[in-house]
Parts: sequence; structure tokens; C-alpha cells
Amino acid sequence: MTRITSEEMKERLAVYFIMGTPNSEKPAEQVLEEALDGGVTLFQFREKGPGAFKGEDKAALAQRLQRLCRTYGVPFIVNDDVELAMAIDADGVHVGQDDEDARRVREKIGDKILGVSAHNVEEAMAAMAAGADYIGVGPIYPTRSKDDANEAQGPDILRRLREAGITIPIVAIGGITADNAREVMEAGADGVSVISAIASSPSPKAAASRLLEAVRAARVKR
Ligand SMILES: Cc1ncc(COP(=O)(O)OP(=O)(O)O)c(N)n1
Ligand SMILES: Cc1ncsc1CCOP(=O)(O)O
Ligand SMILES: [Mg+2]
Repeated sequence: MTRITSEEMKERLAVYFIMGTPNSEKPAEQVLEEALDGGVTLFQFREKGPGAFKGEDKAALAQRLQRLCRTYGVPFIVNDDVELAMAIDADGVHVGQDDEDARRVREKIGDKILGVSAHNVEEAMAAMAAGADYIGVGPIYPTRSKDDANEAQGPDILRRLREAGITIPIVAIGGITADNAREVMEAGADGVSVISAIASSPSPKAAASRLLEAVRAARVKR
């Protein structure tokens, strides 16, 4: 395996769906399959929060969702849990500032995809130096999907990162919907990452497809 290229990473970040069992009343497999049908381009398994599966149940669910992603040719990223990612041979890992050190994670995962959360220029620079393939920046807008989220920064944070010379692929996260995806893309993101816009939608398929359309339209305009 070789490292994903920056261009390929940017393509993959277009509509990055994140989900775990606490994010929907419907079975996770059903929501993910509908979202994949709607065109999500990357998936993150984020099993945390009230009622989240643990241990063997968590690993078994991860593998079921991973199989679904494989069927659609969509890379499967594990949030936080580097051990699980290695055990099931996931395509990558996402870690934040309070998780395992990104440099150590890169050493452990070899060429797998490494995503790192960044909230400012300093963290973005450090993530790049640690070998991140992309950074997740947010929350851009207020979110109800993460209890310990920082204050929303607005799309201007993306502009500030780009103006400071941050060239690494960026996915924006937090409160993003098909209605605000365009301004986020115009501010400098390569894609959008969402939980509730897809997982809480009565039609995850339609929600994913609307997001993809908004991201593609914004890309054409650049
Ligand atoms: C794409 C993406 N961006 C940011 C995050 C948030 O990561 P983190 O700050 O570690 O918070 P948790 O998601 O672990 O609660 C993410 N998961 N994905
Ligand atoms: C995991 C995470 N990290 C920053 S905001 C957020 C939650 C995003 O969820 P939503 O798309 O429902 O606002
Ligand atoms: Mg984390």
C-alpha cells in the first residue's frame, strides 16, 4: 500500500459521513447503506456517546459497516480507536487533539489514511508535520452531535487557514447541511463532514445526494 495522494484525498473528502449507533434510531447498517446509495465518498465509524457499543459488539458492528463500505468502494475510517482500526484492517484513523499523538499514530498505521482535528493554524501545521493526510476543522456552526465540542468558529477559520499557507486537504465539520455547504466550500474546504444532516434525515440517501450536489456545484465555481 502507498500513501493516498493529496488530490485523491481531496476527492474522497467531498461528502464524509460520520456515524455510530447513538446517532440514529434506525439500525446503523440501514442508515449507512442508504447514505452510500446517495453517494457519500468517505465514512468514519464513531461509536461514542450514550448507549455506544463496546468491546466485541463494537468490533463486530465495525466489521459489518466496513463490509458495506467495501461493497461501495468507500474507504472506512475509525474514530479514536487505533487498536480497532489495526485489528480489522480499516483504511484509516481519525484522531483529535485529546487523543493519541498523531505522530505515534502515523508510526503505528503505516500508509493508512490519517485524519487529525485542528482548530487553528498552529494545530494545522503540527498535524501536517505529524503526517496527517487531511485535517478536520470545526465546529464551523453549532452542533448537537458532540457534547464536548469547542465553540463554533464560522467559515472564516477556513479562510484564515488557507491564507496562512495551510495546503493540506481540509474537511469542514459541525452543523453543516446542504444549505450551508456552499459557503464552507467557498471559504476553503475540500469537502464537508456531517453526522446529523444524514443520520437524522428521514431519507439518508436524499440527504447525502443533496450534499454531494452542493459540494460539486461549489467546486465547479472555483
Ligand atoms: C472529520 C473529523 N473532524 C473532526 C473530528 C473530531 O475529532 P475529535 O476532536 O477527536 O472529537 P471526537 O469525534 O473524537 O469526539 C472528527 N471525528 N472527524
Ligand atoms: C465530531 C464533531 N467534531 C466537531 S463537530 C462534530 C459533530 C458534527 O456533527 P453534526 O454534523 O451533526 O453537526
Ligand atoms: Mg477523537
